[in-house]
Amino acid sequence: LKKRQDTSTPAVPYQQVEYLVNIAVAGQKLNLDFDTGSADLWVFSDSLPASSKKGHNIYTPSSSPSYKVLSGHKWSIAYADGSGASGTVGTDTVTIGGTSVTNQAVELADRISSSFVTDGLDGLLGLSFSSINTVKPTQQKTWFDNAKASLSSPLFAAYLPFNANGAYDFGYLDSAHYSGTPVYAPVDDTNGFWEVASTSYKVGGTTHSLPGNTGILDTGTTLALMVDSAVSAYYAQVSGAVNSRSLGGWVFPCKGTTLPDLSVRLGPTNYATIPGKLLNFQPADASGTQCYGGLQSVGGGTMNVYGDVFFNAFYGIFDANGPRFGFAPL
Ligand SMILES: O=C(CCCl)NNC1=[NH+]CCN1
Repeated sequence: LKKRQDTSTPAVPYQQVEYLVNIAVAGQKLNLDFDTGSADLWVFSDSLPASSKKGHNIYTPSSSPSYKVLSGHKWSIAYADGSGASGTVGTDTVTIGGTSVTNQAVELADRISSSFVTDGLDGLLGLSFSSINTVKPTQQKTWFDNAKASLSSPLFAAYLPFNANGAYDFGYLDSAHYSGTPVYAPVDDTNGFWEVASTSYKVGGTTHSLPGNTGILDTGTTLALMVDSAVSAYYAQVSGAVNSRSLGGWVFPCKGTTLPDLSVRLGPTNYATIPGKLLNFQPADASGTQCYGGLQSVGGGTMNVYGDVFFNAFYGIFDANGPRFGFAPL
């Protein structure tokens, strides 16, 4: 984080597992999942069942002198992967890497879906546009929206290397986190996402057109999710690949498979090439015979979702000036 007074502080320490980031809500350290695909900052609350709270850091407003209830306010969020949470709202001071936002809306979950109980985080920190924040009756702003005026530059960047510690850089670009020169694509924030045009892709030396398609840059989604035509064209290049209903998506033989690279167009000009080796997500079954692809179907529509698999290959720059999205190889 670099603030206007240029008191440069280290990037926010970033644990690879589940892409957790240590932040403080009123001095209470929490591991939140930084999610550029949503706009709610929510934490586990004391009202959750004991079984749900087990193994998590629980934010306790009662021990925070700066906490204020936002009376009569509620929130409820449903993510594209079917998970969800809901609860009440307050405000408190939220510090990330050295920048504090006072009166930040902190949403207290009194209900969470099962996947949040098991994936080791204490909540989510939304980094998409505040226009899709779910708090009612008064919509609230994201931490970044509140903080950006006090940052050296109104931007943040995601550094998420595969199987290594990552980082979020707020207010500046860390040259140690990327190579070459970043290229930029204009962002259309109409839907509240960091959304760019994504009208073609390349696989196996062939360029395929995706008329009217877009892509969102979403650190809250693990895989790369594309429209069916693209996913089929990709796995047509992989011998033995099948779309398995029982295994929940496209799988291929773990042994002897060399996955092709996937180049996706971001904006009017540039392609981002995800190396094939980053597109093998994990073994799909206990025997380890079949492997589950890092590219899967988005299900329908024309909005592709470029998740963590993308960020394993590229430093992602989310610049409110524009707004625009920049990327450079790691
Ligand atoms: O919900 C989405 C997809 C938006 Cl199209 N991303 N963010 C997220 N957070 C938890 C699961 N997924």
